[in-house]
Amino acid sequence: MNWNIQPLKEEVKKSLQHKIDTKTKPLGALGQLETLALQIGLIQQTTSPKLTEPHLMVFAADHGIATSGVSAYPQEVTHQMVLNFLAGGAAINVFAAQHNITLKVVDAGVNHSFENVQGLVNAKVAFGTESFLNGPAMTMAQCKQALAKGSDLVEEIAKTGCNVVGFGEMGIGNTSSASMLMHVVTGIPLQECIGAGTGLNSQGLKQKYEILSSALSANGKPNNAHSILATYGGFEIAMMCGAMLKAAELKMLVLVDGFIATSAFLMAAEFNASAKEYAIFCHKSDEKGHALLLEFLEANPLLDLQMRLGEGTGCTMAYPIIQSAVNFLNEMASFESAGVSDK
Ligand SMILES: Cc1cc2ncn([C@H]3O[C@H](COP(=O)(O)O)[C@@H](O)[C@H]3O)c2cc1C
Ligand SMILES: O=C(O)c1cccnc1
Repeated sequence: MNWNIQPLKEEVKKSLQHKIDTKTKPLGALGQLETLALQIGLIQQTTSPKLTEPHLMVFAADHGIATSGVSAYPQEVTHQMVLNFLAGGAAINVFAAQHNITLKVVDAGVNHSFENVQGLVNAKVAFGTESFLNGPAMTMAQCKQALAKGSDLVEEIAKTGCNVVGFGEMGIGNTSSASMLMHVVTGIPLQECIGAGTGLNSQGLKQKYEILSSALSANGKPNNAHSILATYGGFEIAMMCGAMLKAAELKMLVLVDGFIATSAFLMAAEFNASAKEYAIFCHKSDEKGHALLLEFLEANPLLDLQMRLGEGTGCTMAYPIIQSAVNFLNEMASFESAGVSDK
């Protein structure tokens, strides 16, 4: 698949910067809100951007590696949490509802038959990936299917008038996939890429490192993005990656959540580096590895609330900040309109 992502045009940059600089505040005093306002204006090619029909997509899938003792929780939690999302009881439900963000829950490859459960988007590639302990997690065909499906789902959401979309995930074992993707792409030592996930103790963390090291010895480091994603990824990560690429292609704001969503974004940036210009990194997760991954991407996350949940919760916490960036640009007086003396 090819993603036709336009690098941001600089045409409105001067007038946007002028509009930001002539608001009634000391030059630069709104800090990161100013950077955001500029980015959003450039994405939408206007000095009066708008956020419309915000969505949050939660991609859920299971991982073969989850049965090898890399998570503090058992695999069935993935499908149980999917049912919890649909019943409105998870953290992401509370926060998405609080900020009027439409939630879409996608079965990308959960190891469970949901039998026409209402409200679930069925995009199942398979009943979980294979374990990547001795061979790739998925076939190349499955990887491409997941990427394409993610892309299609975003295209559908765009038809509702949505121009801002957050990405979250659910999948027991997926911090392991994310760590492997991070290590293989960035070259940062594996140890630095692995964290406690759902809450492993030091013994569990040591075991996770040993298991992931042996997977690395077995499979090595594939040399292109498709093979890396197929070898160590998950269906939710691959589908999210395709969705992020399509969202950037459609000039939507791409809200990136925590460690796992950032690993999906890392792969998206490998496929097309221009995706980065459409991304807003919502928070720094407490999962070890996320800080270094953000640094690798030269990303400046909006929040650090010591959260380590995933589901897209970081996106929902950052959303009001993104709204504030748009609102100051549209609603604040300028020195001239307010009759305030400029320096
Ligand atoms: C009840 C529960 C709800 C969650 N919501 C997100 N995650 C998070 O934890 C998982 C990753 O951690 P690991 O790699 O250690 O399994 C993912 O499902 C992620 O979204 C949850 C985990 C649990 C247990
Ligand atoms: O940052 C995340 O996305 C994360 C961290 C730990 C567990 N689940 C998700």
